[in-house]
Amino acid sequence: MSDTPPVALAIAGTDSGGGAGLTADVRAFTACGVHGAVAVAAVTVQNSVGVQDFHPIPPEVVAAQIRAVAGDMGVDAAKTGMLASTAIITAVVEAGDQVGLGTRVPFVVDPVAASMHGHALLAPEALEAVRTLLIPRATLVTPNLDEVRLLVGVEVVDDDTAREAARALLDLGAGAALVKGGHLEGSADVVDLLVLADGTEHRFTSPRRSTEHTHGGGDSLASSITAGLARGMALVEAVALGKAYITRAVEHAYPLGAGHGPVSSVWSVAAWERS
Ligand SMILES: Nc1ncnc2c1ncn2[C@@H]1O[C@H](COP(=O)(O)OP(=O)(O)O)[C@@H](O)[C@H]1O
Ligand SMILES: Cc1ncc(COP(=O)(O)O)c(N)n1
Repeated sequence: MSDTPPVALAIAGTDSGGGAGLTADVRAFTACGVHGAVAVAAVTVQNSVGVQDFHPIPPEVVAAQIRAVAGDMGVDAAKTGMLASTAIITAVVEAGDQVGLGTRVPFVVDPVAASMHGHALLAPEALEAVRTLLIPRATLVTPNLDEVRLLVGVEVVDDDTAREAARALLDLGAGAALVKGGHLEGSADVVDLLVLADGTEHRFTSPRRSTEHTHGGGDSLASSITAGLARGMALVEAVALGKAYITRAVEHAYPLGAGHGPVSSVWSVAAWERS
């Protein structure tokens, strides 16, 4: 018998191709040393080429999964990904409030709006629920540049505009904002800018890899940060763990299918921690 690891909960959609969504979340949780629990919010019909269809889970079933996990094993940190609709976001927030997500339990909100192929994973009218219900409860919000544009209307092109976007997200009530620079093509380095509520900034930089295989990258980053928080790390330390995880996961990404292959979790964070 081994010691029981901390528990991290992912509230998100499935990806039948195994690249993004809950499959990426649970792989990141495992690689980062926590037990992964899941509340399925939607089932997508998806492969490396795109999202062909999706089916939202009834909101009360999403909420029941959150309560079932929290009421039995407890949750040390949680993250959201694809939530599909206003009704599901409302149910997640209600159940989340009951079990302390964002108050007692660190809560990472990855405001997934579309897949990397450009297929919608969130109803456009649900953006308002992301702004007014989810983000104010978030310990950390982790948008990519498209999501930044949709949520706060800022076109990020450099550090100054990334800072402006982060501040707008803090104004919506987030505890901290990580503006991810993966989509800023043409830059030699990929910079993710973390801004805390007190205005403190941290830049997380890695060399930009020339690869099309970054499917599941955002999910993997948010989940590895969540794992760090579940392990009791401070936010900046957890984001550093997440950046280390995603940097290696992009390095080891592999082609799969005719489209975009997934970032890889087939390397060990434990080895990195020892090095
Ligand atoms: N080409 C790349 N090389 C190295 N890291 C990358 C690359 N593309 C994305 N990343 C990293 O992957 C994470 C996800 O970034 P991003 O692509 O911006 O978000 P999303 O996957 O949500 O669209 C970030 O930490 C980013 O720095
Ligand atoms: C179920 C689900 N959740 C999230 C994403 C976003 O990931 P990506 O931007 O890599 O397509 C996705 N494609 N599918």
